[in-house]
Amino acid sequence: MQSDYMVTEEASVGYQKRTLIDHVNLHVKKGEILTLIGPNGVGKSTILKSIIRQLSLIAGTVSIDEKELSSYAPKELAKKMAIVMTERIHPERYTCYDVVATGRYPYTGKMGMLQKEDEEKIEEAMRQVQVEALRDQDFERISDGQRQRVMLARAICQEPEILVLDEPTSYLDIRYKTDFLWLLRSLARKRQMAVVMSLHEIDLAQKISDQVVCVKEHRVDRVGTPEEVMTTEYIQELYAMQDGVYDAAYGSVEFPKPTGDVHTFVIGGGGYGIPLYRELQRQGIPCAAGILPVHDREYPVAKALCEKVLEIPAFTMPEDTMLAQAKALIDACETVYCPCMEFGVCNSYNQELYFYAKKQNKLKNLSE
Ligand SMILES: Nc1ncnc2c1ncn2[C@@H]1O[C@H](COP(=O)(O)OP(=O)(O)OP(=O)(O)O)[C@@H](O)[C@H]1O
Repeated sequence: MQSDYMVTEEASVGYQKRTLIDHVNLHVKKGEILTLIGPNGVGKSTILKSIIRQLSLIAGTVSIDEKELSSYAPKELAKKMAIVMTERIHPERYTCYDVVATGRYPYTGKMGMLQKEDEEKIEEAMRQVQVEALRDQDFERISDGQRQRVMLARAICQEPEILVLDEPTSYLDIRYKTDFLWLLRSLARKRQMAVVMSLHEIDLAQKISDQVVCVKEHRVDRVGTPEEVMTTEYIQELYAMQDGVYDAAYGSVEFPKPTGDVHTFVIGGGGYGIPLYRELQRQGIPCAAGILPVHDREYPVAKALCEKVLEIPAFTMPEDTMLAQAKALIDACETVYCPCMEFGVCNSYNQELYFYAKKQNKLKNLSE
């Protein structure tokens, strides 16, 4: 079995000798992505700063490749570890190419001369992060997102065995966020690079990480695979979410459901109801939905946004009592929507509800 590449053992981290988080025990193998998540201000950056030696450990150790971090010479460590932190660097009159080229510092001689091989690696890194077009631009005069990508190119051409990044996607648009994280995933897989980072985008953390470390109230609360730790209940508790609902299956967030007396019924199913639930929610209209089998793809959204959901077990048909309950709700409602107009054997019960509502002249389109 592959041994751990980076290990923190009983590390205590903090500022001015005051411990912020102790008992930090992390283990990362080559080729793995470990992601720190947790609310603002709990200490994710502090842990990362301690791993990269920017902060001294108050207690415990950090080792890389079975050697304690403190025993590495700077250039030796730079061949092992590259960092992309949130602090701005302000190189005077550096082009983006110059900034990326500083990533080759551990490999150049005393004069810092770049060889052909260095230049090729710089070009390749810029190409991978799609910043070739910025090559001659002043690093001080590019956007925050562009700067983040240039800093990643710099880290990549350093050819590290471990990459440490603090909120590397915070300024990136959705395309660059996904490109960037997917690039990290392929660097981990193809180059067997270990990646340790913090992310605020928990939906992406869930999909990209091998291990997730949950930092809560100044302690490491849970460590495990995303499937082990990122349950709906736990994420809501970790972030003390009050005005939103996290869905672990999709990694999505819904805003609070409207509450109050229900006068609107949605005959749902097949995902067709999702835009309708969201529109009703934006308008502040509480609604009931049904009849939904729990495996229907719109079920989690309906549960998050509807005041009441008439549900049945997966792959079953409703019993007569459930149908009667749905009809009673339709009787009590003023408006019924039926966004799914595809009926078959499996949702014939909803077709029955559709005709029931139609007979009462309650069916409407949202635009009405
Ligand atoms: N230089 C410093 N000296 C003293 N305390 C600091 C220093 N930098 C940060 N802190 C404090 O340490 C705590 C943890 O900060 P840290 O930046 O590690 O949190 P974080 O989890 O990364 O937060 P965020 O998600 O908002 O980036 C905070 O209470 C912060 O105020």
